[in-house]
Amino acid sequence: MGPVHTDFDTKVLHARRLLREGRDIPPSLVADEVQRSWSRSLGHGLRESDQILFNPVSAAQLRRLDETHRVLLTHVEPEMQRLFTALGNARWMLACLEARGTVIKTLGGQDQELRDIATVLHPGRNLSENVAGTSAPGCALEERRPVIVRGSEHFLEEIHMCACAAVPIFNPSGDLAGVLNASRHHHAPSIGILEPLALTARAIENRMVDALPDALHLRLHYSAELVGTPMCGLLAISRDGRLLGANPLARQLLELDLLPGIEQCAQTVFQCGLGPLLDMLRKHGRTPSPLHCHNGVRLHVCLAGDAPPRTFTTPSPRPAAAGMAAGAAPAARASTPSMLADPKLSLRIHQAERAFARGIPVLIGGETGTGKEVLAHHLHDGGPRASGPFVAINCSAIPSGLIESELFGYDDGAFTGARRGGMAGRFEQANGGTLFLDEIGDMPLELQARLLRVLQERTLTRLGSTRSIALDCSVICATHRDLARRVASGEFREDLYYRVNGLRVTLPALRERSDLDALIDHLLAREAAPATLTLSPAARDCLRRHDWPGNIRELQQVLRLGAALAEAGCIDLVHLPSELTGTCAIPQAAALHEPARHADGSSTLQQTEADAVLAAFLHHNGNVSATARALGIARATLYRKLRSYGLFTGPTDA
Ligand SMILES: Nc1ncnc2c1ncn2[C@@H]1O[C@H](COP(=O)(O)OP(=O)(O)OP(=O)(O)O)[C@@H](O)[C@H]1O
Repeated sequence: MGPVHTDFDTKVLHARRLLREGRDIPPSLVADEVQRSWSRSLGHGLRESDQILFNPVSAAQLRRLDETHRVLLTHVEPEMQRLFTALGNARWMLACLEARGTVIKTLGGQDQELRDIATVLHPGRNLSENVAGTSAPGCALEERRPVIVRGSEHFLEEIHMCACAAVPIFNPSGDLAGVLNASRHHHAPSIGILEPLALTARAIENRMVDALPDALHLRLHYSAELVGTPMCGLLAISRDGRLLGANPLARQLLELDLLPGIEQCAQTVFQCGLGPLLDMLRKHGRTPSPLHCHNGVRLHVCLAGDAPPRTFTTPSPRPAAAGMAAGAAPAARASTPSMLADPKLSLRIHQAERAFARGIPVLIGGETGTGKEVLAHHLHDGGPRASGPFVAINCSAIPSGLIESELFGYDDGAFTGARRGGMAGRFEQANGGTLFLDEIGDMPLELQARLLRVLQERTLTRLGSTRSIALDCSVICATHRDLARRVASGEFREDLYYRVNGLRVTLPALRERSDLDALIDHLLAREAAPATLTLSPAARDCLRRHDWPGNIRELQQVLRLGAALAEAGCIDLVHLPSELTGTCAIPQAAALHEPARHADGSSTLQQTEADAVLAAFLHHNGNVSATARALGIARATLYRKLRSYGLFTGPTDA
């Protein structure tokens, strides 16, 4: 690094001194995100003098990286190339890193002036914070937002010559797909790259959504003029009205994170329901039309491509008009194989299907994340009103003062702050389909009487209105509470309890299910699609042993993480969260090495070493640098050992 002569360098070096002395760093010295990243780097056991620029990556490792990230690269390469060309001779080196921090694509590394930068951004090198400390790509992956890191802001002295800007890339499910990074020498004038970099990341995200097959592609924005520009929201909807993917702007505009799960129904997102949405799209095609969304916001929406084919779910015919009534034969049932592999559960679900088809109310019980909403949707899909909307409302997630208007709707001027023109409540939105009342046990007592009346009379009156509206919808309720006990304690009306509890299905906790393996495979295939992924025997064993307090939702998150971190198409123990491996890796690792023990049970030297290495590795939460330091061996040696124990399949990062 050259001599320190700028105000910036003086401030950063002062801040580093304070960091070394364990003192507070005033925010005027370095940006908050850099300070947080420094703290994380220290937490990973890194030292400023650590070196990462050795240990070249083999051609085989590079090939494997290319294969594993082929799909992402198809979207990244053309946009990176476009940016590179646009930057002309501005001398930036561009790199794309996958979600775990490994460089998978670079451009500009042949430039003689950027030779040392190219060594840092070498394909195959891991620049995640736990390996390389503070760097723009590592920090952007952690913070999930654009970051600039210059000169001595980098934690490792070895990379102080770089000035880097990085922007995260999100996949259509809203998860991190990777990060796009631009680097040059720290002494070069100003950075001015963030905006083109962000635009390129957006273009990559948009490509990923547009590439989702067999989907209806929508464009949306507050402003009709911006619909169809690169600045608008993109949404892909499946034939049965589920959201297949969205770009970050659509997620933000539609506040998708407020909705439960990632498989929200299009009719939960748009107040009108899927049928009217398809009607509108067929009528207006690529001309933006206003639509109200679940959060009350009005967006302009249009088609990105051709009109939705007739094979997409058709507009909801009202059962009466379609000559269908409650009790008619169920429609073709959507297959949910993962739900039916447990024989006891499967029997109960078949009973629920038959009861629901005959208009008997089904009450679903079970801990959070056991799939109550998935089962409700499954019943709807096979029920008499399958062609109508499925509308879900979580009674515990809405402030008690708002539940009444949410459920029953209101008329123009019903109360201060009411939307002009009034609003249809969830009951009305579900007319012709199914209303799913989640966490019914949390419904305030005073509203229970009103709900009971609506269920019995099958009519409702909006708040502030005298007009009664006929209702024809199925209702499914769910709760994680013991409703009978709530009845006994006077917190739940007995008459309502009998009205909603025609047949009760209690979904077992994941730790009690006999079909855990089938469920793992099902979810893994879903997470990996369109690629395929396997689980190493050690990782599968670890998943079997875990207690799963969060049930299927937790399992799904763990597999999603595993899928993001997996190397060479296989999720191994090191790709699972330390909360899981911490409880099961040692017995599993010991099992892996069982043959190395003597017949009398005493350990061989090799086994003792393996146990010590694994114990240190787990103690340091899987942090390779810290483990290697604690053991007094090189990181490359540690990787070699971990690989020989079957605990690491990826390329060496350092
Ligand atoms: N049988 C299943 N097959 C595949 N995925 C499932 C299944 N059941 C649940 N899931 C997944 O698990 C997550 C939680 O499911 P769901 O929202 O239905 O649970 P829940 O019991 O309603 O949770 P909560 O009580 O917190 O509302 C969802 O992301 C869903 O996709």
